[in-house]
Amino acid sequence: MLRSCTAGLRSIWALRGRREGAPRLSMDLQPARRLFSTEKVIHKDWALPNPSWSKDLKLLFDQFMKKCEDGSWERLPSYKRRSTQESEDFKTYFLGSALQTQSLWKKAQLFTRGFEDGLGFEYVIFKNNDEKRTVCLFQGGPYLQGVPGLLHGGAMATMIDIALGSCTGGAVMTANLNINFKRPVPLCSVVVINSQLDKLEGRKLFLSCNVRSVDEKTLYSEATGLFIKLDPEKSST
Ligand SMILES: CCCCCCCCCCCC(=O)SCCNC(=O)CCNC(=O)[C@H](O)C(C)(C)COP(=O)(O)OP(=O)(O)OC[C@H]1O[C@@H](n2cnc3c(N)ncnc32)[C@H](O)[C@@H]1OP(=O)(O)O
Repeated sequence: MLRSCTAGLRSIWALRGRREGAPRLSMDLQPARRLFSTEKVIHKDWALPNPSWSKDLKLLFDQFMKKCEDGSWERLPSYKRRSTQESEDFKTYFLGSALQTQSLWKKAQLFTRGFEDGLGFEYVIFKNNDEKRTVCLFQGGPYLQGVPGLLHGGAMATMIDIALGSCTGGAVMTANLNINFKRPVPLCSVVVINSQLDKLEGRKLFLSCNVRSVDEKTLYSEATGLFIKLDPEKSST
């Protein structure tokens, strides 16, 4: 697993080296090329294997892809930005927020997808709609370190929030997140987050999850969350 992280670092260094050594483009060509590469990155689905994925992560990914074949499970794609419709849903609620400024809106992206391959959050989520549950496969890279050699608790909390959120649908916000950290997670290891929708009460969605090692022997964390469906009649800002 550590080898995958090191390989990720090596490829980033290689890219940096290439960038520094590459001939400069003429002034006219630079903006066009920048726009093209940005568009490609924005529309890229990040919930797919890349060379930084460890053997464990690839193996689990393949197992879940097999489960998708009969339609009972689906792999959720993951983009740096939400779709236009999703963004509109949230915009309605957050009237007057700083994001209404066009330039900021264009720059905004999901922070878990802001790292180079292998350095930050590598994850994929599979959803079983009938059972109202999801499984998130997560490998936390070297930039997510807290205590030396271990994954930062905040990084774990972020993934738990996203995993629980993946059991919901539409425009929702996290109102409460409760986490019991039971064992530290080794950096660059793979964990499995099993989440489920426990109860729906009006606009309130009650969810829970556990975080385990790939062999299921270690229980790293347990968490519950309360998500609230946004009321379009209300504006929070
Ligand atoms: C790859 C795909 C996946 C992708 C999935 C991606 C998921 C990304 C997840 C990221 C999520 C975030 O980071 S969200 C960012 C962090 N969260 C926030 O910033 C939320 C800030 N809080 C708020 O904006 C607000 O408080 C809301 C929206 C949560 C609720 O406000 P509201 O709409 O006015 O609702 P309100 O009337 O207050 O409450 C409705 C009901 O909920 C209850 N309620 C509200 N808050 C709480 C609370 N903390 N604890 C208990 N109960 C609460 C109320 O008592 C009430 O119950 P009753 O009287 O009806 O019984």
